[in-house]
Amino acid sequence: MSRFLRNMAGASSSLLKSRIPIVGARLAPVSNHISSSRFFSNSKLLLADNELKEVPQTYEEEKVIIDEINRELPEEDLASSLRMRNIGISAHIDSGKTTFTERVLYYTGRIKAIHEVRGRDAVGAKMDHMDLEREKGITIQSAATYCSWDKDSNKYHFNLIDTPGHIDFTIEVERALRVLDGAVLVVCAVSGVQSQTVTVDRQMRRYNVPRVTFINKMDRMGANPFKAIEQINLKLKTPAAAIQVPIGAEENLKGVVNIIDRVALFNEGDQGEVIRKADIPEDLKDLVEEKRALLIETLADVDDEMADIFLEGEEPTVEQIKGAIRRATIARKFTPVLMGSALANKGVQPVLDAVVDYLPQPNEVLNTGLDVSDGVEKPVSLIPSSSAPFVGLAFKLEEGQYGQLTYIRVYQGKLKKGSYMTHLKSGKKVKVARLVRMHSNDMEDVNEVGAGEICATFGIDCASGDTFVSPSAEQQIAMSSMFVPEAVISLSIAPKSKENGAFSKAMNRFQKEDPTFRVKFDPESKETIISGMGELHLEIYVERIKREYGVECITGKPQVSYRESITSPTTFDYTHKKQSGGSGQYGRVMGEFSPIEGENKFTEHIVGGKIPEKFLFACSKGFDDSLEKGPLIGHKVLGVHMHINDGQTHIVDSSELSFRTATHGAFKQAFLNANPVILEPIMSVEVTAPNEFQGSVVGLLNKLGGMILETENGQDEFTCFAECSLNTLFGFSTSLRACTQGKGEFSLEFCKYSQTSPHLQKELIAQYQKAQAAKK
Ligand SMILES: Nc1nc2c(ncn2[C@@H]2O[C@H](COP(=O)(O)OP(=O)(O)OP(=O)(O)O)[C@@H](O)[C@H]2O)c(=O)[nH]1
Repeated sequence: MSRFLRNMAGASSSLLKSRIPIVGARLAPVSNHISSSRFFSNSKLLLADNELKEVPQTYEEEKVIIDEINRELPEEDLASSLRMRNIGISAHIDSGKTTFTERVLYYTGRIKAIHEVRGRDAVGAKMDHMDLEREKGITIQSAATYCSWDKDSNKYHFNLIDTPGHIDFTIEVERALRVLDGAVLVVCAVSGVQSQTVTVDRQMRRYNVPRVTFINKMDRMGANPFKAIEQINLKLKTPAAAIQVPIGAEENLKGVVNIIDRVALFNEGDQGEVIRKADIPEDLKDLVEEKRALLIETLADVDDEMADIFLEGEEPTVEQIKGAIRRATIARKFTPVLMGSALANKGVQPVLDAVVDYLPQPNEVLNTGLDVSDGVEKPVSLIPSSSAPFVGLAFKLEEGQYGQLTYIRVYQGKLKKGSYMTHLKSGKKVKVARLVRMHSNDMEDVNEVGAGEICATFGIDCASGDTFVSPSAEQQIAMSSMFVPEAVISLSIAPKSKENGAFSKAMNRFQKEDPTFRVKFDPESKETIISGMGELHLEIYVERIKREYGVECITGKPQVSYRESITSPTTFDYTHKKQSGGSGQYGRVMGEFSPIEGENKFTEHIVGGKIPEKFLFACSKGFDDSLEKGPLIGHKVLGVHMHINDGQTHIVDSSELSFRTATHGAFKQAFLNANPVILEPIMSVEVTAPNEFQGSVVGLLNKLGGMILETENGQDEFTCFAECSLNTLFGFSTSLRACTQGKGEFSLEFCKYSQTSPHLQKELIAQYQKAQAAKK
């Protein structure tokens, strides 16, 4: 075990408080990004020149650091960054992301023909390469694709991630957002901002992802882009303004007018691949001027330079408008809105231009990692330079025909074919035998990839979210916290009927993908137990086993993972003695036992060698054993400090085992004397529903004994933030659906452990004792 991991091993779960979003009233996704923002914000940030800075709270503070980093970047890094964009495409289900992406691949020359989602040609869209995706016409796994786009005689390289829209698969969205620098938010022109648009938007905010918006399906009856923009302003609370107006409507949609430079763009040719530039059609001139004025006004609100021009009453130039859009978009204060129809091949190419013009290059985004070189996690800024030591994040694993394919985002340095990298978690050195750029499920071999790029490798054993670093790097930088929160819920699971290994294959894969999902075999009950961060989190895996591996499962009742703790200090003096017949055992330990906040700790201070060093090590093992199964109900222990300060050995009978057992006995004795309590997981609950259901939602949360912390009222919807015991949340999705006519959504996240009621404690102890007695 590496030194770092050894140090981490004793870390407690409450220290590990993390944001594990379990979004939605349908099935639960879960992020494996233990630290779910782009920044690790627990302390100061170490810059490359060893300067310590406060972790930025605003974009302005971020920008100061970004500028400092860029001032030091070599020319060649600046030049390659200039031509690179890592972008995702996110939206509510069925908004047309896949259809849109298919056009992007076609126009960038990546594919030779367009195949429709659920198309008659039975080929399916390129990005939906899993059979299930093609069959159902939905995207369930993201795939990364590399493509190039020519603009103003320059070639730009995009790494494009097609992210799923279904809430069931939000883990993919979360993962994609962590590695992306910007995104295209696709919104339906008829439905406008929908519930999942709001969810996706929230995720993008969390990961500080700037976005341009594309209003799709402008060919449909009832399409109204300006209403959708109003909703973006109101519901997503992001200032948004159109930078285009449509030419024609419904089946007569012909293209768009770019209102910044006042040019009409007509999509012509069989697949809309020819763009004919023309003057603005007469009947659109007034609308263009009206929307252009609105754009400038909106920009003046979010950009100082534009505000000055606006207040002076001057007419901004095209460059000034574009400059303001770029600054405000990257600062996440604004989203420019484009429009068209992916299916009708209208207005897609201008979105690619907008990606180049308004979404950030890799060096315009601040990314931080954690320096774990000395076992303590310290946030550091990453340098998007190919000459810096390599740091990469494995953000996605895929089972391919050539084995496990691992997608890596290179944050620092470069990755070369044939070179070695160190898997930070295990300390193992691995060879990069093959390096590819992915094109959906096809691939292109490359010799090296530089900072800011996304690539994939084969045959590397790792889990999703793992970091790789250069073997020669002095600084060990982790891209995600090594702390993995403890599971709060578990259930037994077994295949319904005989199957040929798919079940364990699925279990192995899910564990690798998601460190908060755990599988163990209980030898006592002979059952497989899965555990995770909530009822819905586990439900999704049960569903995925069925969908992706064709194995139907039977599951037991979900069990909450309690913790056992103490509330007052005590002392102990315990002797373990077995001296009748054969070789004897003798060990005596004395010391103090006290409560400690959020962790478990073992210390010793022995004077005069009363307990030799090797036996003290056995004592610490005995302590670790005791933590696994508390004396009250057999659940894990949390919040105990055991200090051994005295003891006794026997010249012949003392052994490591005797001291391990003595410590275990002392632990049990002291624990029961220290006013023990049972702790239960408390979840942060966020419920969003239309305003008319506010009364019933608040009523429901009160009934569950939840503590309502805050309620935010929007135009149509309200959001309620509460803390609830996980115990009361079983079946919450059903109750919420019932009291909001299915219109409520919620997210759950582990918050803390807190004492159960004395009544429940009594009940749990009685149940445990009864079960123990039955076993005898
Ligand atoms: N009329 C019209 N239909 C569209 C347009 N774009 C996509 N569609 C249709 O909308 C449906 C959903 O499109 P997809 O591209 O699968 O949407 P998605 O957002 O990728 O869907 P998920 O991956 O399942 O979330 C398909 O039937 C498309 O043909 C458009 O511009 N106009």
